[in-house]
Amino acid sequence: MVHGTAELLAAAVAARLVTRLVDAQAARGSASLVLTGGRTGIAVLEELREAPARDAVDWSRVDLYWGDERFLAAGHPERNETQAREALLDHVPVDPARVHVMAPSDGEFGDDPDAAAAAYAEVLKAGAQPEDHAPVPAFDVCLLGVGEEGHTASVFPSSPAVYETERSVVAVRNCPKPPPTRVSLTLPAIRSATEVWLLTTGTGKAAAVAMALSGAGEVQLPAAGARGRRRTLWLLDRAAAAKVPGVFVPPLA
Ligand SMILES: O=C1O[C@H](COP(=O)(O)O)[C@@H](O)[C@H](O)[C@H]1O
Repeated sequence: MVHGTAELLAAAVAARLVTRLVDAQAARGSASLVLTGGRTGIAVLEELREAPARDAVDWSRVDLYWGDERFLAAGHPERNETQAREALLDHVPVDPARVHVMAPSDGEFGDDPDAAAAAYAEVLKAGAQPEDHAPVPAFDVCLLGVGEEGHTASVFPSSPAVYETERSVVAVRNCPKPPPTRVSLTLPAIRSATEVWLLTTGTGKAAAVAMALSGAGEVQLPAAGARGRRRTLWLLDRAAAAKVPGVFVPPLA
């Protein structure tokens, strides 16, 4: 789906998210959502905060997870958690027990991202239902950003994380994008989601989007390996869609 500008995209994704969460709650009583960091992901949360329709969601019955986290001290402004709280979570009545954060670098696991990753894998396992048939919940929606070089969550091209097939969460070191140490869901964990929504804006991402939609492999372009069990949605602004072959691009929304 292509929207004219990054602002329109953020507003449209916020509206789409309200509908999806309300539908999930109507069907099952609760909903699960994976949050992403990055400019577009946080802009969507800011739009949600301002949208009157946000109150259609019972936020106390939403399980919130993160696709990745910058491994920094609690409250650090660069943590995806800090940004998500400021953008939305501090403004809606979430149940703190259902806000499943990845541990900070000054938390109970100390400065050990492997321990933080292993602990988060246990959190995911505890949230999975028998019908999910996986040690990871079948998240209703997994929001993801995409980097200019094709990373998604904190799975970077040709990095050890992109080859991971067993673990659901890994520590990531020496990231090309700062900060260098992170904790991330792996591609198999992302593929447990019912729906994966890739949020991408700006000309800098156009080549990565075009490659992902033209059959690039996930080692070279991890975002190409981010797929939902039922649906994979690329939600783009016009600039990010600029190099996508015309056959994939419907008229502007
Ligand atoms: O560092 C990160 O970057 C990506 C993409 O961010 P963007 O600002 O280029 O949209 C994001 O998906 C990831 O969650 C975050 O940790």
